[in-house]
Amino acid sequence: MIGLHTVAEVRAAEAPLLAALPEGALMQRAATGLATVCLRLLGQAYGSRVVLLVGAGGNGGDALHAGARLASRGARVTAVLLDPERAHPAGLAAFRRAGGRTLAPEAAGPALDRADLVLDGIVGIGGSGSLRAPAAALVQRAAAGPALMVAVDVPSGVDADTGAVEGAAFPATQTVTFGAVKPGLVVGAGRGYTGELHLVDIGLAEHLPAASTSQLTDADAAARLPLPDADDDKYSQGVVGVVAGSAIYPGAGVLCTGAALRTRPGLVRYAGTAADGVRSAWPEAIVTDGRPGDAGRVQAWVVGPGMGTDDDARSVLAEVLATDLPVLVDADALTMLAREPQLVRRRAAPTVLTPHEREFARFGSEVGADRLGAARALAADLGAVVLLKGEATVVADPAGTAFVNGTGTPWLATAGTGDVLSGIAGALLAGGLPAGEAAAVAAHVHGRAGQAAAAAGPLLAGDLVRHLPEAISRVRGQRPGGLPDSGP
Ligand SMILES: NC(=O)C1=CN([C@@H]2O[C@H](COP(=O)(O)OP(=O)(O)OC[C@H]3O[C@@H](n4cnc5c(N)ncnc54)[C@H](OP(=O)(O)O)[C@@H]3O)[C@@H](O)[C@H]2O)[C@@H](O)CC1
Ligand SMILES: [K+]
Repeated sequence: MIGLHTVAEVRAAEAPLLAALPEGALMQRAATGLATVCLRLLGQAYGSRVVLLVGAGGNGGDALHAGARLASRGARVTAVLLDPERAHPAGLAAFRRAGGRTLAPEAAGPALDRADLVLDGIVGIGGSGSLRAPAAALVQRAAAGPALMVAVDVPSGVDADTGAVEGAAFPATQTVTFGAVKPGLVVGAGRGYTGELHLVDIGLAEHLPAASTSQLTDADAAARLPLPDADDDKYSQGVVGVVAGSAIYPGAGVLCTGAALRTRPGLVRYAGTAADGVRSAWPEAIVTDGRPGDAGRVQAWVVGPGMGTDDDARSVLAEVLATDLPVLVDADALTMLAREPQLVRRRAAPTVLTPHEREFARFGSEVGADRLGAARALAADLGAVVLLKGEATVVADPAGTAFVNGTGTPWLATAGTGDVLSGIAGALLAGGLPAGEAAAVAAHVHGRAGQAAAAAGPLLAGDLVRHLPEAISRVRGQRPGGLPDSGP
């Protein structure tokens, strides 16, 4: 699990270290790690052209100390001082001693045009609001040139806690962050500015609290995708019930049922008016064209994709939510639930809601730039797990625990992919995973399936279902089609 830590948590963890270590020692650790990454990226330091964008705080200090190291290895390093009077004194002294030269912002254009690497030390975790002039103009000029764009700690202009970007921000090809990954590097707009992320250990780990926001790795997801063992039968893996699609539009029912089957092929029951289409696509499913109560026993329900929003659909939704089982609510069922949120508030069993931004807004407030904050607020309000879809899907539970998904591809933004996600998550809920984890693992596997399917070009939602076994094998660290070790 990759813990994501807020600025306040990082500051609190730094405090005892700053008190215990000699002055500047923590910054030296950061700058050493930063210079090491830059040297690796440059390949050869000697003769390479490096430009530092240096703000007035500790972030600029990191850049100056790292620049001094690069200069002492033979790089031609120029520091653009945005606020010369307030540039980090020890950093600037070290930089000058190493032979670095400085430039005023107005004179920096040609150097930026020729640079091999631009280091962004404008602002780090002390930043707020949009980038000020002349920082914004320098960032724009650097981005137009050929240089590798390396952000120090956080791309300047990105809110480290939320990922919000107001106006200009440094579009990094690499971000070298210190002590802990900040949420804003992997969520919201900030994710798009971070590039490849490098975490430098500066000794904070033992002082950081348990993270309330995390990102799953493949190993974390695999640990929550148990393999059936010899004692399992078709019921013991958990039976999922699906209510999705309609007689005229059976597609959502077909996709959702298929995704559930391919995630945990124990048993999937389908109830609804797309019965004929589902039956012919998936003979493995147990299908009824009746109501959920006619479907037989299940351990969790998925309700919503393509089911419509008429009175019949509303009464089916109410029936499912009146059970004491985990329920995943998606698509049309979200539209109906937003009109009657008390249907979820009064539930004792877990509920997972999977809105995209427009569906989210129907519950009363826009998502805005702070996607994690928005998901947490709705989860707490409704007492349900909220999986907010988008690039970097986030999951929040009512107690405030959250996940930011790290897998996926922009190709997933196509019709029907949400139906597949619902089927995966429903199958994991039926298997007994806690609701927040079921949602987070589903998003992780769904993203991996998207990546596998997109390798062959533009993907359709049905391709995701076909690629699910391969994606799950990859998450488990097995070669697609390979067999697990059978032992001696
Ligand atoms: N503590 C340590 O020992 C360690 C710290 N470390 C490093 O220090 C960083 C934190 O340093 P920090 O606290 O000095 O804040 P920092 O991010 O440099 O920003 C403050 C400056 O930015 C300015 N500014 C603000 N917003 C702005 C905007 N929108 N646009 C433009 N400017 C803006 C603000 O200006 P002011 O508001 O004061 O006028 C002020 O001058 C951290 O991210 C890490 O890199 C590591 O070395 C590990 C050890
Ligand atoms: K920065």
